[in-house]
Amino acid sequence: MLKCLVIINPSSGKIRYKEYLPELTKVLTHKFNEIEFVYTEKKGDGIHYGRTINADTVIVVGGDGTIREVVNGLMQQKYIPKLGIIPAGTVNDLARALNIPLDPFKAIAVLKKDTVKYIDVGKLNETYFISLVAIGGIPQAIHDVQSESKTKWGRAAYFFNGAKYAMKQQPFTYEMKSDNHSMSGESSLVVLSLLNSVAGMGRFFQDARPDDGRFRIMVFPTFKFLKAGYYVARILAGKIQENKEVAIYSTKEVSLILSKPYSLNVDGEKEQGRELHIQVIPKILPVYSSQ
Ligand SMILES: Nc1ncnc2c1ncn2[C@@H]1O[C@H](COP(=O)(O)OP(=O)(O)OP(=O)(O)O)[C@@H](O)[C@H]1O
Repeated sequence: MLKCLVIINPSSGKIRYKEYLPELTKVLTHKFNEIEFVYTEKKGDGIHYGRTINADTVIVVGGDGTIREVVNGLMQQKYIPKLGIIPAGTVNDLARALNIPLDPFKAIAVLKKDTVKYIDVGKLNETYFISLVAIGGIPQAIHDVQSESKTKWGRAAYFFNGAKYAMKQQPFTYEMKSDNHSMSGESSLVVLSLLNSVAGMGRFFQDARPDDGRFRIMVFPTFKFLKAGYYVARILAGKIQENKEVAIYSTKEVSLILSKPYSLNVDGEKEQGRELHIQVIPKILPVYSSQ
């Protein structure tokens, strides 16, 4: 008997789940004998549902933060159920990287096809992530732009928010060792990503694939004032890879030690850390995908 659990985060960014729940139920009824719907009420509920799930498939209606919680639970299971994604967050980097449409009705249609891809999961110390670890908050700041400002100012709104944040931020000192590289110095921003899409910018790491067994690292030099604006503009134009002073490489495992605890962005959630050990667990998570 095939069972499916649907986990809905009713607080996720663009949630309009009531509009498309009937369509989701209809599609799932064709595939599963039993469907259960649960709603997260607070931080950590996704981990609990992922850890205790007893079903063949789990569908997450939410953003990257909710998916990350559910995956942290699923990774504690012996047998990992298939994951379906109905993107309802503000960023949705995993959905973008898997070419899952951001329109919920189109994302529901992806589930009909039964195309499942095994993708990589990242491990940061003792927890898992599905997309991104950034040290320094520019990717978050760019994405935190209010929707009214976006409508009024277009891309300039992203530019000003990113640059404003970058100007205020203090640089940090790091020591980094990976399987193929060692580096140390001062930086204002380090971005590690499993995916091509970072903070909703699909062209950030153009060659990254969700199942290539590696993550990309981008290490910026220190920057302040006008230089901060310059880097944000290059990121938004999708041209940052051409900058020689920005180091970019790919690896399977890296250790990073910061001189003091610093603000991190892990799959869109704010955290803090000083000693970071990050590795890729290749092709471990079965996900409904459109290719
Ligand atoms: N009912 C709830 N109320 C408030 N927060 C919740 C609730 N349920 C879950 N959460 C928390 O909300 C966090 C963010 O959710 P999610 O990532 O889905 O939305 P988002 O931040 O809008 O999207 P994205 O990560 O794509 O930007 C999750 O990490 C989870 O801990």
